[in-house]
Amino acid sequence: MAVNKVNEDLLRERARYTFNIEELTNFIDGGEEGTRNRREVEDMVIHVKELHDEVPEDYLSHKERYENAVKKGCILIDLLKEHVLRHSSFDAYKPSNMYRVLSMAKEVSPVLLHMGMFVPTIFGQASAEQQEEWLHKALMLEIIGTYAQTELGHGTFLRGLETTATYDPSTEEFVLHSPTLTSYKWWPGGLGQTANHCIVVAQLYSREKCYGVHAFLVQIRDSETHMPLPGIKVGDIGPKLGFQTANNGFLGFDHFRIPRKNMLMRNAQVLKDGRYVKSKSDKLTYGTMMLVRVMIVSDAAYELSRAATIAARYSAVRRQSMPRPGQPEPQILDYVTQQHKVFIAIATSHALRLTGGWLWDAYSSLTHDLDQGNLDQLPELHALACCLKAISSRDSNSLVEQCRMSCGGHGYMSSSNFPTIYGATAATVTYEGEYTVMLLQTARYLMKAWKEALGGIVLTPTVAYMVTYNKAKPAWVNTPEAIIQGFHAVAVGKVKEAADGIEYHQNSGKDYEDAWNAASVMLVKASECYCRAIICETFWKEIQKHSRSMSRNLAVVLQQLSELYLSYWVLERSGDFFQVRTVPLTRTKFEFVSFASPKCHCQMCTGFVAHITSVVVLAVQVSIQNLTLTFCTRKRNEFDIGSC
Ligand SMILES: CC/C=C\C/C=C\C/C=C\C/C=C\C/C=C\CCCC(=O)SCCNC(=O)CCNC(=O)[C@H](O)C(C)(C)COP(=O)(O)OP(=O)(O)OC[C@H]1O[C@@H](n2cnc3c(N)ncnc32)[C@H](O)[C@@H]1OP(=O)(O)O
Ligand SMILES: Cc1cc2nc3c(=O)[nH]c(=O)nc-3n(C[C@H](O)[C@H](O)[C@H](O)COP(=O)(O)OP(=O)(O)OC[C@H]3O[C@@H](n4cnc5c(N)ncnc54)[C@H](O)[C@@H]3O)c2cc1C
Repeated sequence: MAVNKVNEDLLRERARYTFNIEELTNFIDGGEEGTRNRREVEDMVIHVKELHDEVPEDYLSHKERYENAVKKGCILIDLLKEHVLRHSSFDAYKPSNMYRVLSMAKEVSPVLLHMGMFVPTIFGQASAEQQEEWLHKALMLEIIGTYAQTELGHGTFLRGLETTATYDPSTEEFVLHSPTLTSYKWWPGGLGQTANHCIVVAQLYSREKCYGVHAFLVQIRDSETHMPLPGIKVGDIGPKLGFQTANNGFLGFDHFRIPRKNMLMRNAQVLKDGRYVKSKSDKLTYGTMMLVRVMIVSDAAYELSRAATIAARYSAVRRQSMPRPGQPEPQILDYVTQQHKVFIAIATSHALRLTGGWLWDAYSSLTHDLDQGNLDQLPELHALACCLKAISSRDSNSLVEQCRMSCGGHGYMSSSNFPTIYGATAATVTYEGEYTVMLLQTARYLMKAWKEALGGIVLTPTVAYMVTYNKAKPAWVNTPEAIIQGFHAVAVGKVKEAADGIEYHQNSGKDYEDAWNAASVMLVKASECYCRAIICETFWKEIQKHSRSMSRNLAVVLQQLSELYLSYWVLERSGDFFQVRTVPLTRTKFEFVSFASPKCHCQMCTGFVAHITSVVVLAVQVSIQNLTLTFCTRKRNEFDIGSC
């Protein structure tokens, strides 16, 4: 029987890495314990034969694919539970842990929403008594839930949701009702056939007054027969671009009654007599969305690292064309155009992973503050979660597609796994807050920050440079720190441009809403630039911080990887950089001028092209089959790729 022989090119490339593979493995896993955890789970998974498909899933019927996904989901959840119970330190909700386990099956799990939103909502929005009643059942999958917020008619505009929950004091119940077709819940994962409970987000009415959207825990299917309960209409919404086994469904209520105690009451409450007790902040109802947005940054990085691995490995083994007659066909990785496609994907997977970890730490700190009743950091974290979720998911999805294209026809095969990864990452650009809407949310925060900056008010950390910027004259040398300052200058410039745009439209007679809409393209751009500055700065600082405790060989490669990222994005946004003055920003006189003058002294402009072509690049490969983490380093002129 033919033994799978590893490709010679791959073996040769793998023999050339220049640093300790295990050291980088630990760095990526967040430490030696993270690597041990991951390998232990992978070891468990790789030996479960039921997780390996006999028939490609694309050849299965929708029903067979769903049943296959349920089977795998149950196996993986059991493995996760067993591992969590054995390792109390394994935080299933630390970015990528839970998702990474569930995504070891190729199909999106029909219980992803249970783990990813239903359980976290109980954690975050149920009272202590309610957690006592429901949390263990949910963690042990004795109840299977989803998060039913979006409706046929509204996904973004939460205040426009139509499902009602009207309190009846005579029976101490809420009556859930779908008054219109557009009020039907539409999209929740697992709702089609899997979930028997869900978190329902509905407009709360008591004593004929509406108190806005609140969350309720609702049983929708019989625990024994799994049939929909009376007054419940539920089913599958049908085929989609991807996520075919996420089991997205619809849900309608016909005057469906639930006990008062099923309103999640950690923040706001309705008393037995119908009196409403207000939450410290209405925004706390939105808590689960913030958590998922924070997780998406790390999960987008993880999905991108998978795509980059496939593309890097393929680029090492694929030989094509003959630039020199009579010579062997070169590996396509030797083409600089191929490097330009693949290496930024590798760099971005690291940038987003480190930024996702930084955001997770900020979120964890906020959660602690919220428990102490301190909401001060909530607005900034909301703004950060919005723009980082938007940009990370969009970058990840775009670069997954770029990786696919870099593999030619074979990238178009289902067996390449690119279609599955593309489908998963494409969804993240829309769900949990649509791309544009999220950037506009951040813009809302930036406009307030700009007004405070003009008033000299000290701002929160990620926008502090708006006030201090004009003291720190840009160095304008070709260094990473100067590039980061340049991104700050661009962000401030775009924020000011958008604020001036709103003011211009107001002065021309528009009210604020119309002026906001007229300037909204500039507002989105300002958020993008603010977010890009955060990713660049965080990536660079995280590498500097960790480099001090790692071997020099690894530190060098990671530092150059972060420099590649900075250089790439300056070149991508060179127009914005050309506009930025080399003199200190003055709030009243900030203006964009062109660097059209031939004698531009900015060393950045001339330095970049040289820089980006002389970079050593790191390709990271996580291969579950081999249970190893191997890496590739490549020097431009050596055209050698380390283990990959
Ligand atoms: C590649 C990886 C693949 C998979 C892994 C993915 C994830 C990780 C793992 C598990 C996750 C689980 C499952 C994944 C699969 C599918 C999940 C999908 C689930 C969903 O999509 S659930 C539905 C999500 N829906 C939304 O996100 C709705 C978006 N809309 C909104 O958030 C709001 O409507 C709005 C913010 C856009 C606008 O709100 P509004 O118009 O009502 O109000 P304002 O704009 O006036 O804002 C009011 C005020 O409140 C502040 N605010 C708003 N939102 C928040 C918040 N979340 N937190 C804090 N503060 C908030 C806002 O800033 C305003 O404040 P201000 O002071 O008045 O300015
Ligand atoms: C794969 C997948 C899984 C999902 N899972 C769930 C789930 O489990 N639970 C759940 O509740 N939901 C889920 N959703 C729904 C998802 O949260 C919504 O689709 C998302 O919030 C976007 O809302 P929408 O579809 O109504 O789009 P819309 O908000 O209608 O957006 C359509 C267009 O209008 C634009 N737009 C909207 N509002 C504004 C504005 N104020 N300013 C400028 N432009 C605007 C948007 O930018 C976009 O271009 C899922 C969606 C997908 C795709």
